[in-house]
Amino acid sequence: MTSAVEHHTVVQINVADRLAHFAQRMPLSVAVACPGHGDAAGRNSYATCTFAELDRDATALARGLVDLGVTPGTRLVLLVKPGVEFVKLVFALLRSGATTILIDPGMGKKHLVNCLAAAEPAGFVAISPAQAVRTLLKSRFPQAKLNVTVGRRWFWGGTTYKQLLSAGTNSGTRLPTSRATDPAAIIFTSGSTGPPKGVLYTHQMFDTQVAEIRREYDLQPGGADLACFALFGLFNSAMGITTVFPKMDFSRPASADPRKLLSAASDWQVTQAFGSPAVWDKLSRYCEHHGEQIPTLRKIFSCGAPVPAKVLQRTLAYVDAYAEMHTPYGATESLPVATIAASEVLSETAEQTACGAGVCVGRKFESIDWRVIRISDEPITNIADVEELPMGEIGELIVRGPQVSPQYDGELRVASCELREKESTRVSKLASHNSMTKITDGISIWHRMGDVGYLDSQGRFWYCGRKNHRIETSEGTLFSVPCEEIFNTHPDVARTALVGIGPAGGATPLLVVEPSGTLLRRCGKNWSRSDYHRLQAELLELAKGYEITKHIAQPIFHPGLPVDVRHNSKINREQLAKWATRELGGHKLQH
Ligand SMILES: Nc1ncnc2c1ncn2[C@@H]1O[C@H](COP(=O)(O)OP(=O)(O)OP(=O)(O)O)[C@@H](O)[C@H]1O
Repeated sequence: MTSAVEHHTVVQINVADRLAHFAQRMPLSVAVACPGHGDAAGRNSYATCTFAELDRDATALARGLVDLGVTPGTRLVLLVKPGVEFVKLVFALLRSGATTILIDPGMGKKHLVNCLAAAEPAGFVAISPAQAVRTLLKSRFPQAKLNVTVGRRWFWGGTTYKQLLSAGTNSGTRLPTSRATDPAAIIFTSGSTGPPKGVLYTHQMFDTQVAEIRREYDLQPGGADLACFALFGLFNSAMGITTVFPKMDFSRPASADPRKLLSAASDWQVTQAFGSPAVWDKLSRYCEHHGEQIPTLRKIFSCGAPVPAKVLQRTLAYVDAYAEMHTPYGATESLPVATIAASEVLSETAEQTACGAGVCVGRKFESIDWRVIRISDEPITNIADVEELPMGEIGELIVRGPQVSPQYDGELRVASCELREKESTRVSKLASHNSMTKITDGISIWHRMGDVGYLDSQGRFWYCGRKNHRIETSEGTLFSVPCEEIFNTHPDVARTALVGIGPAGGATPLLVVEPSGTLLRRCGKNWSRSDYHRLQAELLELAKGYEITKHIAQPIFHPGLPVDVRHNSKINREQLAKWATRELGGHKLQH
């Protein structure tokens, strides 16, 4: 598959060039800050680096990598904790021409190893524990010969970060140039609807992401960002913004300690912050209970899943009075796609969301083209074969633009004879993801987001959930998000998930409810308490009030809905449907 740029021009792009620009303009400003152990007086200490140092070391490390044997397209896994070295290595890898494989280590060992093995890395740039695992599972990574250990090297070979830096500093090696369409990375999706998929990132995609985010939100050099997503270290450094990594487990953002987020925010007087809805929910609750504020925050971003209006409202109450909050919408395969400000949500769209209209994720970014097409579970090869739907009708969202990935990794390697049987099955699946999600128009690629929703008269997209989460009942199709949001308005409900029990076409929609913290604390897991009977009755009453929810069966309770590792916010409805089926046993559902 080819993208538009390939047909027209050969443009040289590398997002790392943006770092070089800021290293010249603001060499001594802090580019990255990462908390250390604290000093004797109990104050926080931070490992930091300036833009000049980041730029210099990234070039040195890139030279070191090229001298080791890295050539354009060499696949290297990066498994390093967010911090100064992480950001330097991200830029070094971009400059060396390598294709960086980025994955969430929190996804579980089985998925992690399978994904990495199928990506056929030529080496690992990784912390000691990851190198140890790689060595033990050597047979899964037969080509991994270029290994760099960040930290102490034990019984495995390769070089260390320190050695690489020092060798590269003394090297005069010329670095390669990269074209817009050259691969820059393979980034895995969060795997909220199945095994994570490796998304091919070109240099153009990264560069567009930075340019579009900067332009849309008017982000200015000199600010400081509390980065609760590791990859924002890359985006910020390419915008002249200080990245402050808080002390948290980036694989479990919902477990972040609000006090640590607050102290990092205050130490660096952060002006902006990116986090998932789970982070904002937890932090704003903490501020509410303890009377804390983040007065310096002017721009807040929540991404990865719908954000409840009450979380937007609560978060805005504890920051600068003129602060803006935005909820960018997109996916690993295409980011960013659309955006909306919390002010618009709270003053207008939230009310409709509460009545079953879906969640408004706003207007498209300038560089994106989008269409809503009739839902299909079949591959669509050519754009001529899509049926575009009129405004207001729910369909699949497809998008096109320079930030859209041309393909999943794996397609070109299906025939590779070295692949073990299991891996070749996985790679074939990835190839089928390509045919299921990519549409060509002869010049460029359209990506099927896998999301359903509709466009309104103002050109805004109303998100109605994942395509795979729709429920085909004998009375028609139900979409998850519009229904769930009706029940989420109930004060005793934390969140809900609509799952289908039974075969498509005759499925019974079942509502799984996570009760609010207050109710959970009051009753524990004793679902037979009268409080729960009352809540069940009230939710059924609520269901009867709306056309889309009137056939929903008796709600059942779950103490904590399963969520994804990256955002801790996307509800795993597939897992829940299995759980609900087991839970119900042979019992008949009451309407
Ligand atoms: N602002 C938002 N509001 C609502 N939903 C969002 C928003 N941003 C992202 N999403 C949801 O997240 C999806 C993208 O998630 P991501 O790329 O992290 O992995 P995933 O698609 O969940 O993983 P997998 O494809 O492996 O299941 C979008 O398609 C959409 O469903």
